[in-house]
Amino acid sequence: MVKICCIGAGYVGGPTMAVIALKCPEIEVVVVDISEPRISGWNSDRLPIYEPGLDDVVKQCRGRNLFFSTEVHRHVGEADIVFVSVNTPTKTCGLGAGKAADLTYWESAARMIADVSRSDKKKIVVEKSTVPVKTAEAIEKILTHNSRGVKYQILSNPEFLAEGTAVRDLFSPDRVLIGGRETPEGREAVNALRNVYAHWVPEDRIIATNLWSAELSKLAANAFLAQRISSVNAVSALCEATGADVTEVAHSVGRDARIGPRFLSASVGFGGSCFQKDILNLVYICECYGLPEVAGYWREVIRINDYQKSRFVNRVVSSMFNTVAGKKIAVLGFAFKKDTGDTRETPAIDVCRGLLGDKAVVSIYDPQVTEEQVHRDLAMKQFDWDHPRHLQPLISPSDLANRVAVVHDAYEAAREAHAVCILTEWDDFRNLDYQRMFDAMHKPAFVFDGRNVVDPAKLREIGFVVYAIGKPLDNWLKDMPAVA
Ligand SMILES: NC(=O)c1ccc[n+]([C@@H]2O[C@H](COP(=O)([O-])OP(=O)(O)OC[C@H]3O[C@@H](n4cnc5c(N)ncnc54)[C@H](O)[C@@H]3O)[C@@H](O)[C@H]2O)c1
Ligand SMILES: O=c1ccn([C@@H]2O[C@H](COP(=O)(O)OP(=O)(O)O[C@H]3O[C@H](CO)[C@@H](O)[C@H](O)[C@H]3O)[C@@H](O)[C@H]2O)c(=O)[nH]1
Repeated sequence: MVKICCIGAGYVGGPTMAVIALKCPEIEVVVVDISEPRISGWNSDRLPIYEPGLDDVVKQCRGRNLFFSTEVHRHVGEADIVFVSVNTPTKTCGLGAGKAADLTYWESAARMIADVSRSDKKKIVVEKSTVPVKTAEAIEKILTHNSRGVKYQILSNPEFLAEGTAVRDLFSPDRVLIGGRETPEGREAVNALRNVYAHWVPEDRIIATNLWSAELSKLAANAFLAQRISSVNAVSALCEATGADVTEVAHSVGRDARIGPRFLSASVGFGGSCFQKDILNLVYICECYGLPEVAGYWREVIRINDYQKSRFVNRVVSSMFNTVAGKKIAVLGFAFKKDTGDTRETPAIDVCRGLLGDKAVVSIYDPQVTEEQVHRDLAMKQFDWDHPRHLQPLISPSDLANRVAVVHDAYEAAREAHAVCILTEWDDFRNLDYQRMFDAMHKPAFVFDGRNVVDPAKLREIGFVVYAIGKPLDNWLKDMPAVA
């Protein structure tokens, strides 16, 4: 029986391995992690991550050919194929701080693989984490310099799933990318991994490339996706200035088959653990290779994203007579997108910090994010690479307790509030009883829709002053221009 072990039971390792186990019943799959709570979560009825459809997949194969364990060494030692799916965050200090990928977790995982693999069999090590180009070479060096007779092949097999649709993406991926060495042993390893995916992915969707193309394709794909969002967000600012409607513009642009309709929704800004981190990583790599113009091109994608968040905060403050001091603001949605509880790099953190910096009192409701998580996020120090200063106020724990409430429904958040800010596009927010909210709010009552989920005309009929990203402005807002 082929044995697969995945190091890292996170948003990628957990769902990816669960789907492999489901589709390949004859393969034993063990997901290991150093985090005891994470592993007990995976072994319980309440999985550590919220992902539609995942419970069902895990229930079908857990205990059959899918296992979650903290016995990292044993399972890595026994495996034929080891996936490495550990975090690769942005470095916060030292060389490349604020840009380069921090490969500490990666390197320790690689060294551990070398330490615990002792037989003379072949072992395939698969990069699942998103890593800088040429990381495979570094890993290869660590493994071969410490090998105890084991013959290693390194593959790059980046993951393209998006959170909230992970199971669907894994069941039916646009492509599976496998990079390997262009040697007979390398090709053999590529084929071994191809055979795993071929259980359910059509052959023509499995792409084999050299190692560096696979590593770079992942960073490039995320940069292209984020660039589309920054493009439409840049257009949204122009729409507000001219009276055009960004939804109409995006629809017309996206109907061109060469452009396509997806990833053209204007928003308060993109978030998530990947886009910013991976673009920064790309920027750093370009700088290291002496390509400052290319680095500058991609850096602008992040600058526009920061501008969009800062523009949103300024709209809120300027519309409300240039001060939100002491005013209660209801924040609907804290996760970085709908259908996930993940808050990593969510634009809600920057927006809430901006509002708190202007002395607002915020009341937050998100169906999947806990109070503990919100408090941790708002208190956390972020690396301040080029973030506008006013979005980086330091929030003391007492300030947090006094001025941030996390509540259990949208109506509670809006009660006696001056404004509602919609920061995540949860479906439920489309169908709230906005009349009920209006009746319970101070007047004038404002809605700032950072995700274009509400119908501004309907809300204006109720009596709200409405701002929606990239939509024609109310006269009220025209009279109170916001400078980003
Ligand atoms: N989140 C996504 O949607 C997504 C999608 C595609 C690619 N990626 C990439 O995949 C990688 C993992 O992302 P994630 O979101 O799953 O991260 P995560 O933080 O959810 O999970 C990583 C896990 O690795 C564990 N870990 C770290 N070092 C370890 C070690 N030495 N031994 C055992 N376990 C260890 C951590 O405890 C953690 O549970 C990153 O490189 C990310 O960029 C993420
Ligand atoms: O038209 C759009 C589409 C997305 N977003 C925002 O962009 C962010 C990222 O969304 P999405 O890409 O759907 O989620 P992720 O889980 O971050 O997935 C991205 O990052 C993953 C990690 O690398 C990749 O695997 C995926 O292919 C890639 O889509 C979120 O804040 C979204 O709200 C917009 O503002 N407008």
